[in-house]
Amino acid sequence: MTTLFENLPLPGGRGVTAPGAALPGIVPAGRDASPPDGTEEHAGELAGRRPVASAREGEPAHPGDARRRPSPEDLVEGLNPQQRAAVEHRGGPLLIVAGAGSGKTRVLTHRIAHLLATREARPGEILAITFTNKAAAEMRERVEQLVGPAARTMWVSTFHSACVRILRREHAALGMRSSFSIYDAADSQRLMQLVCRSLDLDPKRYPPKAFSHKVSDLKNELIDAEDFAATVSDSNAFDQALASAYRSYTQRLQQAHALDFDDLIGRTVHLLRTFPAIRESYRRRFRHVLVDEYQDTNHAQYVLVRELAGVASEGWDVRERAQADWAAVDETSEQGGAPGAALPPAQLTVVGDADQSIYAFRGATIRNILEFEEDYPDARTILLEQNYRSTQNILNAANAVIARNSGRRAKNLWTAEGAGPRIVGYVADSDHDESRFVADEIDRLGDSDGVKPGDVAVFYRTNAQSRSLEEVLIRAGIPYKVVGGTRFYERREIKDAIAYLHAVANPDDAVNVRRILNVPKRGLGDRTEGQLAWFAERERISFAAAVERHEEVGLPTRAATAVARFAELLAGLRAMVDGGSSPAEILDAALDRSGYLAELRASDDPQDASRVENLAELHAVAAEFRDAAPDGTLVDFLERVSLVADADQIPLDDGGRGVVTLMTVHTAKGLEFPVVFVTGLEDGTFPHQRSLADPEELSEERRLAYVALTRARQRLYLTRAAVRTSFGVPNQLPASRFIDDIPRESLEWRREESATEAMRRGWAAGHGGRSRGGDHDGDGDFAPAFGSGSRGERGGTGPRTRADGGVGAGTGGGARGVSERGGAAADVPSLAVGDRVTHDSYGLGTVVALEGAGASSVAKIDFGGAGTKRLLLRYSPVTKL
Ligand SMILES: Nc1ncnc2c1ncn2[C@@H]1O[C@H](COP(=O)(O)OP(=O)(O)OP(=O)(O)O)[C@@H](O)[C@H]1O
Ligand SMILES: [Mg+2]
Repeated sequence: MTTLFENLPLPGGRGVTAPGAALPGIVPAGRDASPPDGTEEHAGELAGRRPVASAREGEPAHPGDARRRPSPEDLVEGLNPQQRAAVEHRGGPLLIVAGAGSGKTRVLTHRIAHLLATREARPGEILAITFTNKAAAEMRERVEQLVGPAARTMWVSTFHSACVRILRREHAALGMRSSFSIYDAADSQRLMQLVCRSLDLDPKRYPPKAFSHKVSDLKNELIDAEDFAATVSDSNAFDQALASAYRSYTQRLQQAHALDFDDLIGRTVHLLRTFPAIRESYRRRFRHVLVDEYQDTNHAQYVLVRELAGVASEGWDVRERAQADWAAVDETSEQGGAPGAALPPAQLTVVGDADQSIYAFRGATIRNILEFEEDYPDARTILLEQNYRSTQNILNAANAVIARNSGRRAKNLWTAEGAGPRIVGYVADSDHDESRFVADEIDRLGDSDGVKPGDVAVFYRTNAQSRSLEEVLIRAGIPYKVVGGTRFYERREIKDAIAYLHAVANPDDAVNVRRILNVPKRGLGDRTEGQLAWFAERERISFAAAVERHEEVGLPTRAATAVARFAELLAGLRAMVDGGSSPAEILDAALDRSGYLAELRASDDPQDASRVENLAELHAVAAEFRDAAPDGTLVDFLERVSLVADADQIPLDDGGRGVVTLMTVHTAKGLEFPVVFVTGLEDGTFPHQRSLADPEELSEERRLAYVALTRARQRLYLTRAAVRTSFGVPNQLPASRFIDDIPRESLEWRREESATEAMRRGWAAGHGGRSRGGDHDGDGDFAPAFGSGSRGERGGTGPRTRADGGVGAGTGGGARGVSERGGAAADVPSLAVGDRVTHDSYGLGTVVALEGAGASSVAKIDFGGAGTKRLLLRYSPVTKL
C-alpha cells in the first residue's frame, strides 16, 4: 500500500519515533482475553478453581520458552529481610512505606512474580497500578522476565488506562457509547472556554482556565455538578458562576459522548458504586490489587482502589482469609455473582513514600498514605530503610533537605554503596552559563569516565527552563531529548489531525468537529460556526448533525457549499471506518482529502515543513499501531494516543549510547540515572516563586527537591544562575534554601560566587550598565545582553554588564531578597494597575498587572491591537499618562 508519506524520511531515521511509539500499558479495548463479568473465560476460571497448588495444571505450556522459571525461593534471593517479608506477606492489606530507592517498585514486581510462581494467583487475577504507562510496561516486562509470557494477561496499567478498559466494557450500564472520546486537559479547557462564552461570563472575572482547574479539583473529590450547586451560597457570585459552568460543561461532555481525564476515574467509581453486580464481578476477578506511588493518589483514585479491592469488616481473621477466599468465591460463582455475596476483600498492596508526594496540585493527598492503617485496620506496614540506588553523599543531601519538613515520619535511609564522589555545586552567571557548564561537564564525563549521554538526566523545575539547555546542547552536538515541554501531541498539526480522527470516530464530539470546521481554511468563519451551533441547539442535535443538515440552516450560498463539502468529507471518512480501513489509512485520507497536507506542503514557511514531518511521525505511530494490533479500530488508536503521559516520551536507547534526558522534576518520579544535574536551584525558581510565602507549598517544593536528588545513582550536580532570564526579564535570585541544608562535607563547589566577583559585578552594574531604551516583551529574549554575551567568558574577562541594577550583596552569602542597589530604581516609572501609559512603539496601553519592585519592576500592559506585553520597566520607553 502506498502512503502519503512514502517519500519522506521519517524523523530520526527509524521506523517509528519516540513519541507514542512505545505507548505501552494499554491494550485495545475488547481485545483483552479475559472478561471480568462472569462469562466465558472468567466463568471457566471460577469453575476450575481448585486448591492453590493445582490451580494452573490445565494451563498450556509455552512452547519455545525453554528458560527455567525461577522458583519462589529464587524470587526472594538477594532481597533484604524486610523486602522479603513484603514479597512473602499474605492475607490482609499491606503497606510498604519507604524512602526513595529502597526497592519499593522492585518489591512490587517480585511480589507479583512470587504470587504467580507459588501458583497462588493467576495472571488474570492481578491488577497492578503504576503512575505512568512507561512504568507499567517496565513492570510487565520485568514480571515477564521472571515468570514468562503468562504475565501478559495481567492488568498492569495506570489508573486512567484501567478505567478506560473498564468503562469500554461496561459502557452500556452507564448509558454511554463504547466509542466515547477522551478529552485531554487542552480539550477540556477549550470546552470550558466555549461554555463560559455561551454563558456570557466575563473572562476577566471568571477565567475559563481557573474554572477548568476548579472543576477538576471538584471531580477529584467526587463532587459532581449538582452536589456542588447545592453547596453554593446565594451571595457567592464566583461560585454561582462556577456552578453553572460546571453544570453546562458536564452537559456538553455528555452531548459529545466524551469524558475528560478526571471523569475516567469518577465515572468508574460511580459505576462500581451504582451497580453492585458489576463491582462484585471485578472484585471476584482481581484478587490482588497492587498500587505503586500510592502517595500521589487523589481522593477519587483512593475510593476507586477501595471499591475494587473491598474492605474487610472489622474483626476479620487474617489467618483464615485465604481459605475463606476460596470458599466464598465458589459460593458466589454458584450464585452467578449475586450482589451482596460475602466476598472477602482482595489482597491490597500499596507502596509509597509520603516524602515524595508531589501532586497536591492535582488533588493528591498524603492523607491516603498516612492514614492507611486507620482505613484498613488489619493492615500490616513494612518499612524499608536500605537504599540500593545512590551513594551516601547523595543520600546525606536528600535526607538533610527533607528532614526540615515537619509532620513526617522520620526515616533514615542508608546505603552499602559507600560515600561516592562528593556532590558538585556550580554557581553560573546566567542561565546560559549554567547550561554551558552542564554541556561541558557531560562532555568531560564522557571523555574521562566513559559516561554515555543516556546515563545523564538534567532536571529543571518548570518546562520554560529547557530552552537554553537545548540551545547549548545542540551547539555542543550532544544528543538530547526533552520530555514534556511542547509535547508532540500538543503541537497544533498533531491536534488537528487527531481532531479529524475524533470527528470521524464520534460524530457527537462537538469540540473536535468545530476545531476542524475551518481547518484547513474553507472560508467558514465564526459566523457560520455560530449559525450551525445555534441550529444544533434549537433542534437539540449534535453539531455534526447540524453540519449534515446544513441545507436547513439557511446559510449563505458560499458557506453552504463549503459546509456541504465538509459534510461530504466526513461522511467519506466515516465510510472508510465502516469499510474496515485502518487508522493509518483513515489518517492519510483525512489529511489528503481535506487538503491539509497539500496546504502545508505548498507553504514556504519552514515551520510548515516541520509540521509535515511531525504528521509523518504521527503516521508512523499509526502504522506501528496497525502492525501491533491489526484488528485495532480507530477508537482503539485514539484511546492510545489520548493517554500518553509525559513520562512516556522518554527515548528508547539509541545505538547503545542513548541521549541526555531533559525533564521537569515531576516527570522524573520513580526513575533513576547514574548522573543527574539539578538546575535552577534558586529561591524563586526552585523552590518556585509562588511557594515562598506559603508553608504548605514550600513543603511540597521540598519533597520535589527530595525526589530530584534521589534520582541520582553515582553523581549529582547542583547548579544555579546568579541571574536568570524568564519571560525575557532577567532576575537576580539568591541561592535556593535547599542548598543551604546540604551538609558541607558532602558538597564540593566547582564554582562559587566569590566576594570579589560580587563586588566587581556591583561595579559593573553601577558604571558599565547597558544604556536604557531597549524593551522586552514576554516573547522576547535577553540573550544578546546576557546569554550569548556571557557564554564562554567564564573565568572573568572584564566587567560584565547587567540589566538589573541589584547586585550580589546577597547572592553568594545566602541573604534573601532582591537587592535594589544600583541607582536605577529612580528611573522606573511608578505605576499602578489600571494606569494608562504610552509606549514609543506600541502606543497607548493599560497596565493590567505588576510584579517585582524597583529596578526589577515588570508591568504587564495591554496595548490593544499590539497585544499584551510584559515589559521590564527599566528598559522600556513607557510613560505614564
Ligand atoms: N535487594 C536489592 N538488591 C539489589 N538491588 C536492589 C535491591 N532492591 C532494590 N534494588 C535496586 O535499587 C534501585 C531502586 O529500586 P526501586 O526503583 O525499586 O526503588 P523505589 O523504592 O521504588 O524508588 P522510588 O521511591 O524512587 O520509586 C533499583 O535499581 C533496584 O533494582
Ligand atoms: Mg518506585
